[in-house]
Amino acid sequence: MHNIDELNSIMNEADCLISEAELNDALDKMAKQITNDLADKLPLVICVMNGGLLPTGALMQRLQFPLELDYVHASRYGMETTGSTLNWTRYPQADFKGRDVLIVDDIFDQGHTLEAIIKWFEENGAQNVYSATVVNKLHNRKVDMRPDYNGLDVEDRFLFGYGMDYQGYFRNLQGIYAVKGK
Ligand SMILES: O=P(O)(O)OC[C@H]1O[C@H](OP(=O)(O)OP(=O)(O)O)[C@H](O)[C@@H]1O
Ligand SMILES: Nc1nc2[nH]cnc2c(=O)[nH]1
Repeated sequence: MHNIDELNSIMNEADCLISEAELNDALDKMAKQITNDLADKLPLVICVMNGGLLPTGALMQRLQFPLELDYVHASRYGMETTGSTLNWTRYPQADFKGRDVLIVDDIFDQGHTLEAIIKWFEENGAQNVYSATVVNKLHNRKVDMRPDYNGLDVEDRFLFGYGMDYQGYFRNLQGIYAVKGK
């Protein structure tokens, strides 16, 4: 159980790196690019829980063409995990074989999570796998691939808000924040 005063002080002292207005602009631009590429493809959109929940909702409401929605839950076991070792707690239920799939997540950090999820869909029969993230963290500890669509670059700090959590909290915030000093 967390202490509400501690959580509130984390939020009050945090630096807001990306405002709601900046997020909305970036999402508008991503949605235009995705519409150009996928509007006639009947894609399956995959939300990567939990962090992908807000970004997927925000993107979906900007995509005015026929699409289907499903979700997966796959996380890295721990920070020492390398490569594509993911702990899957929910596989997709929709039929994605031979289809165009768009994976949506909140952040492209080192990229192991997204890379492994894309590989899984490709190996299991998706025709084309696209990926979209709201933010890309700037550092050089990344896998080789990059998301097809990314909203904004952000500095290399511990972030929360807009899908990302601080100790399980604050995924709901309409901006992206960095913990003070981290
Ligand atoms: O690019 P990477 O270095 O692989 O990190 C990015 C992943 O980390 C977070 O998920 P996490 O596994 O913490 O689970 P969550 O979505 O439930 O927060 C985030 O939502 C991405 O999926
Ligand atoms: N909450 C949170 N989750 C992450 N997953 C990968 N990078 C981050 C980050 O900066 N914040």
